[in-house]
Amino acid sequence: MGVLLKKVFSPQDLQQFNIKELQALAAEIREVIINTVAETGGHLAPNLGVVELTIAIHRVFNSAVDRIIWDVGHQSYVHKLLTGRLTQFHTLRQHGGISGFPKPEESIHDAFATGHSSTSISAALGMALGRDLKGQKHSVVAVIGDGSMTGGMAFEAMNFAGHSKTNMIVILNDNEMSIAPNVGALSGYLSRLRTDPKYYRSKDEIAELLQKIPHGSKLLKVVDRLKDSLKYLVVPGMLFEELGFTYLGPVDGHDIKSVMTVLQQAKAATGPVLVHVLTQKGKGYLPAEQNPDRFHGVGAFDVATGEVKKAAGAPPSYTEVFGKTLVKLAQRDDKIIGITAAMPSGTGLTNFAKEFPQRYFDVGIAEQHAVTMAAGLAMAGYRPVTAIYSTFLQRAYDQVLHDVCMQNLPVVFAMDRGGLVGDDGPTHHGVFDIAFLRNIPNIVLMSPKDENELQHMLYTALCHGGPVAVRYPRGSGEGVTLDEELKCLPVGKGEVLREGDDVLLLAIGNMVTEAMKAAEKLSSQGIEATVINARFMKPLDQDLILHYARRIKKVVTLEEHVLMGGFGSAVLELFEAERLYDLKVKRLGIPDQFIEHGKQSILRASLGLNAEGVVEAVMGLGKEIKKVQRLKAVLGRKN
Ligand SMILES: Cc1ncc(C[n+]2csc(CCOP(=O)(O)OP(=O)(O)O)c2C)c(N)n1
Ligand SMILES: CC(=O)[C@@H](O)[C@H](O)COP(=O)(O)O
Ligand SMILES: [Mg+2]
Repeated sequence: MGVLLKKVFSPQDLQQFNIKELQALAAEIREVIINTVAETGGHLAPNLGVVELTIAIHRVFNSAVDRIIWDVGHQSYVHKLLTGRLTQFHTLRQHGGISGFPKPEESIHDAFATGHSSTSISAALGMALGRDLKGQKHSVVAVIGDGSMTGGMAFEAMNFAGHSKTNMIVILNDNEMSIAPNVGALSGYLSRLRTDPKYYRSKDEIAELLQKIPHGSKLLKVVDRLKDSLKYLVVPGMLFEELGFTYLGPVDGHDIKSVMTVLQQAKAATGPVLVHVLTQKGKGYLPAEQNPDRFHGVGAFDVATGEVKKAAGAPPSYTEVFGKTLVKLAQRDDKIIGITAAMPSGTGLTNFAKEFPQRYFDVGIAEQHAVTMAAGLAMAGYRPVTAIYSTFLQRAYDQVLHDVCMQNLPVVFAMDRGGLVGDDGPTHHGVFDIAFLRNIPNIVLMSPKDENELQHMLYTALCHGGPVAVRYPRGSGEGVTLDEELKCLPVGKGEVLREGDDVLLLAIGNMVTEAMKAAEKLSSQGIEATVINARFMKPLDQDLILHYARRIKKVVTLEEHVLMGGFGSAVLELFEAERLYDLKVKRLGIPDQFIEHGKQSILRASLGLNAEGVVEAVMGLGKEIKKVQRLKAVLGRKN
């Protein structure tokens, strides 16, 4: 580890370095990040792009007092290294280790927990207004990427910031990339600011220019009276200026001295300021510079080659099967549309985009817009498939309810990352979707037991004439054979995978595999279980569930989802509606708490969401029954 970084225990320690040493420090930081993420996995390219920027920020601002909010927060590794977490950095994103995102509970320098995009300006504005109300004077800074700037919330906040005129600074980290290349008209505007010389001239330069020509000073007075048009013509950040921001930049985000200079200007300014910083995503590591998309979020990799270490012979991921199936279906049906909110590769739509560019839309980080645009496309007679991670669909709840379900429009929600996602942790676990969707009329909810059933469910969703959400987990499938022919499953029907009289295991999604493993373990102990793959969280297969529940009377429900309002709740509601009061029911799922980051297998084991946990639950149920039986016997003797 570099000699300079070792001297940085807090951001104040940066004051000891001159510019040359700061540039050398940047190189040391890059080395630590590359070597650490090569082991732990993480967001490599975003962090390599903000090394100099973060150093400059911590030189100009005092993050123990000033408030710095990192949008999404996936680019906060440099910040963490400079704020006392160098010695913990090797635990990045590991269970029990430091998070890959800012966490106030981790450090006073982490002003706000982030993970979902486009929240930083709102949070910063709130903190600035709070500061003003208290009569405090510290700086408040939001660091937001060009991708995150495409999120509607960012503009809602900018709009109000310009109105409130409070002192705050927005640092726009423009690397021309979201996860994939950035999209949208804003991206085009920012590119012009980056590249078009006429946009570079500032008002002072124009004044200087005019002084050199005859009657130039008179002309300047005239022009100055028309400053709005002057502004419109020459001030680069016109869009931001019109929103009430002072625009500063663009500045080379890898030149520490220049960034420090412009940040000092921003700090001294009054009212909202936007500093436009130009960076390169992945800077300093050639494979990441050449492929910032692939190195946006990466698993463990070989530093020498940039090759990501993949478990040999791993089955295809649910994501891959989704992507391949959608292409297959779209080849037969030209009404199928693929929509992503800035996550083509993560959702598996990359091949669809290549094959059907006319029927593919990446709307930027704009899930709300994506859903209602899909509603519009459905109304126009198309079959939109919106591929949005479960956790990010939370942002579009009202659009799902109000624009899609209330009109009963045939929109398919491909909810990848349904369940515990692992290293990204609580901001990204997709464990609330059954609860927040199940209560909406007209929607069908389903979750496949394996990747083969996923392809059938996608087909079933497109056969269905109304809103459908299909929920599937992050990572590899179960390694089953994929049927050649796709079939439409009967909506609201589950399937019995094995029969046994001692206990009923009602499982949904990837928990079906665990239920089957548990049934084998139980059988070896003389306990025979019926296992039902419920397939649908809504509508439930009521007849099937009631038939077995009435006969067996001991029921365990299994879901990788919060218990509150999830699949198990739906089953309990069914039993209540049918007045089945004599059943013994145990629901397995996620308790009412946010689950930390860590490998999926570790998290599932800690929550009893595996075969061992199911066996334990059944045994516990058994004990419960024996206790009741003993109690009845005692009571029986007394009466
Ligand atoms: C609401 C929401 N949707 C999607 C994502 C997934 N996501 C994380 S980072 C990112 C791209 C961010 O691009 P940018 O803000 O430019 O940051 P960069 O990685 O380029 O530094 C996306 C789409 C998210 N975190 N939150
Ligand atoms: C920071 C962010 O929100 C995304 O990069 C997210 O980490 C992607 O998750 P996957 O790695 O599951 O695609
Ligand atoms: Mg970007």
